[in-house]
Amino acid sequence: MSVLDEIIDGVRADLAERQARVSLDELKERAARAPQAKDGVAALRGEGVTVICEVKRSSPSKGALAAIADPAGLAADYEAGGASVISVLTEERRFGGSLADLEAVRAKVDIPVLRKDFIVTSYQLWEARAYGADLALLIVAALDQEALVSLIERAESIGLTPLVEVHDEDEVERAVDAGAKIIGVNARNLKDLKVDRSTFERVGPEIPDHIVKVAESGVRGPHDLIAYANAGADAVLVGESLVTGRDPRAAVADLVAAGAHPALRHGRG
Ligand SMILES: O=P(O)(O)OC[C@@H](O)[C@@H](O)c1c[nH]c2ccccc12
Repeated sequence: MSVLDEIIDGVRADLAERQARVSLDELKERAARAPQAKDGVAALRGEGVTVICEVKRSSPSKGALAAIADPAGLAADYEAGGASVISVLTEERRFGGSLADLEAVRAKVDIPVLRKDFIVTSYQLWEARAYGADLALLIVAALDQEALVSLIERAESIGLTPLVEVHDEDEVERAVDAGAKIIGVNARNLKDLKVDRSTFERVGPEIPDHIVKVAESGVRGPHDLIAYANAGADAVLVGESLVTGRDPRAAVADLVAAGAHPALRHGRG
């Protein structure tokens, strides 16, 4: 069994507990009271290369990264540093996240918020909206094509923008066929957790230009952002280097400054 399969087994067990506790109707009522979803595509198509900053306590590959007692405070630092979107991991077992983190971050920042989890049912999309997310991650490797298509449609019908994650060329084709408007290329293979920063160079060019291209994982600082930008990334998604650094706000500002450099603009600006 791959790491991804193991994670999803845990996610399904936790999901079954929440479903037993909270009915879909309750979630829908809560979603109806949530602030209107913000435009994730517009946020990521901002000036230069935009930056998605992640609230991430731990990971299956590295274990504990940072305690993050105040996720909303961290998100506010990211926003002050110039982040375009905040990603909040809500998976509990391996990443130490929660829907409470999502809710706290939503209440604190004005920029769009992404629910980062292993979404396998529309119930989780309603949760995302109910807790204030504007975007939701959908991982192609975790879904068959029928499920991918229907989750993208459902996400959009309830106001969420899907960020569709791929790791190879075949998955790009599936994401495009399914109607993705934002595609993230994860440099980490979720089946064995290995990071290969050249993944984006190989896979990114397969993504049509009308789709927002996000390079995910492995960004240690401005030099990695510049490499991804030169390979055609419109945005980067950064977690570990921000949560383990001493000054997240300054680290984000350095990334944003690198991403705004005029030499990097590739047609969009
Ligand atoms: O911590 P990093 O290497 O900066 O990576 C962030 C993000 O890309 C990574 O957390 C991630 C990408 N896709 C995921 C899917 C599920 C969980 C986590 C992820």
